[in-house]
Amino acid sequence: MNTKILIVEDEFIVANTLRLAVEKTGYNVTGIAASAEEAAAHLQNQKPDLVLLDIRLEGKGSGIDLARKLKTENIPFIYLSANSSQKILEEAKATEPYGFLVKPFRERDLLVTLDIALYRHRHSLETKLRQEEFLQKQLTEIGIETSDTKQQLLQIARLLQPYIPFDLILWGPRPLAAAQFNDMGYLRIGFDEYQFISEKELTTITGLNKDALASALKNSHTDVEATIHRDGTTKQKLTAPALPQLLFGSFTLQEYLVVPVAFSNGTPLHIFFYSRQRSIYTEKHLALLNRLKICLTAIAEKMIGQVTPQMSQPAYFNKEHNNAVNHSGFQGIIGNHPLLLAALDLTAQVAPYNTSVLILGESGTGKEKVAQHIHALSQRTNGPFVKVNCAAIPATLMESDLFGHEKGAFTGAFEKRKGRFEQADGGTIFLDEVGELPLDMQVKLLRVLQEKEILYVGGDSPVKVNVRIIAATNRNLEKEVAAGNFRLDLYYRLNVFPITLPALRERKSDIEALALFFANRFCKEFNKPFTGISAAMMEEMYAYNWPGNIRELENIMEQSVILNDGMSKLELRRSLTVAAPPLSGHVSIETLSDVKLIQQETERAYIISILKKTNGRIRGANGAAELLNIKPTTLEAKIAKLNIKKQDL
Ligand SMILES: Nc1ncnc2c1ncn2[C@@H]1O[C@H](COP(=O)(O)OP(=O)(O)OP(=O)(O)O)[C@@H](O)[C@H]1O
Repeated sequence: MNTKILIVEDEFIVANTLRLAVEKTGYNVTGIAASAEEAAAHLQNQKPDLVLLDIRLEGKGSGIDLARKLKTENIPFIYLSANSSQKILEEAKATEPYGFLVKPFRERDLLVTLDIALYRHRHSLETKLRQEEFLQKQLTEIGIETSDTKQQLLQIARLLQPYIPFDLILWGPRPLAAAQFNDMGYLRIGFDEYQFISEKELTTITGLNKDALASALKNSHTDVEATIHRDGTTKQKLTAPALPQLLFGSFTLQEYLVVPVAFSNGTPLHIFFYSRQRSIYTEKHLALLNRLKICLTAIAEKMIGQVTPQMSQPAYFNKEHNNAVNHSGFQGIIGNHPLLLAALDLTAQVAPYNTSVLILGESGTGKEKVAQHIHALSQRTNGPFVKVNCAAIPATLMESDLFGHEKGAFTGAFEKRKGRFEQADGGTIFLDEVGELPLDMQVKLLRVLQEKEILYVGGDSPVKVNVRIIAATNRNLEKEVAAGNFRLDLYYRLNVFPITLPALRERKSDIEALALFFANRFCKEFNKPFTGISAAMMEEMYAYNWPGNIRELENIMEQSVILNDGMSKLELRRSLTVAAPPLSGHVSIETLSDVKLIQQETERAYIISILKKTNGRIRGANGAAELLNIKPTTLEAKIAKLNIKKQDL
């Protein structure tokens, strides 16, 4: 192993003990620096693979100052410090270290932390590199399937979105010809939904006539290099480039990033990425666009060659328009709040790789749905998707359930059985509620992650498995690690690519779309006409805090549809803001199951009241099914599920 380690520590004895411990394991200590200046000089001569970094140092700079430099140079580092006050921890955290060990620590802890840090760094670099290669490959393939410029631009927009998030993307020649607006592009209106934008759409959206637009264009300036523009706050001020200002106002945008691409015939084309979020664009995006410049230029030249050699001719942008392009690659994920879209962008980014993904979020936020989404977008899509609810399997059965067992391995093991990992071979395993795994199973899972093989209960030869792991939890795993309930090494292996799903209360703008989606679905399922949702119900739903997130919303919509007469708009059957009193008098509302229980009790009481009216008659004219406007078979199923007996009537 020729991994180079730099030790930055001002106490010589500590530094030397560290050197011995690290070298014993086979790492190569290339230097010991007592101050930030000494360390900086060392970095100029030799780039280490990792730095062990004390916080308090000799001389002017602290370890945290040096860490900022290491971060920009992409060198991983681990803090070793006797000071773990909240303030220091906060400052240290902001520099994104690969570990923090509080002195005094055990030699073993140091070596484990080092091993994990190097693994994570290597892994994230490799992933980044592979992602970029893949992006370039996909970009160069544009034009193979379609020669339609609009479609090609849409493909480019989709490919770039996960890497350079935007709400509006425009392509156009610069400098602007005052009388013509030749830009065209797409406005993002959903996860995979884009609306085509050209002069016609822009004048409709902004309400400007062509002349007003032309004078706005006249004021616009041209960038000569990739640049980030913010609305007057930092870096380059917007020196009245009228077109961006117009767009900022019309689409509530906050900043934009522009990259000029020059063609071999000298025609300059600019690509603009506009965002509604502030401070979203960074040097990282500029660097990526600069690396992609050659590839983007080649594609743009190819596209122009297909349509018209004259870039300035409006015909380039004026092929037939069909406005809203809705190409939903994955059905069923509803919502377009920026927090949801940001999470979905990450799924699209990580899907093609075998990288483990950790999905974080409260209960009912859609973690399983997102796991299925990643599987569907991956190359494993034709393989199995196996879900394991780690909280639901009894501890005694867990090992055989996950890894399989040999015949006779334990009482009742009458024959050899494959476990879930082997069932998922060639596909994805979704470990839901991974925070609930007992510690002994965590060790075994770690082994699968490291060795990519499983051992049957009662078996002695390991079996290779090719499985992608997606884990999810609604627990704070860092806290679980601190409390000793979750292994640090497993946490790091699972946490290679975390995706956090927002709670429903953080994306209230999605409530209406979700409510309509579920209402339509249940109306179809129960064969009832859908006549809309009452304004009062929508209002209450917007005001509510949604502890149970989307699952709770789904339940509420189901209940409203069942209890609806099929003629009036859907109404809430209980107050959401004030929790309904428990009907049976023994339920206090603390958890999602309590909410569900109350919903069931309301539904049960309502159905009983209708059945009482019909003297228990379900079918026929004026029977309970007709009054509830659901199929008799559905009502019968409900009666059985809600345990409604004759004596209740
Ligand atoms: N964006 C969405 N659009 C439509 N339906 C959704 C969306 N997100 C979640 N759902 C639905 O909401 C319900 C809860 O989602 P899911 O089971 O994926 O949540 P979860 O976070 O895995 O919950 P838990 O942690 O309790 O297991 C499911 O019926 C799912 O289909």
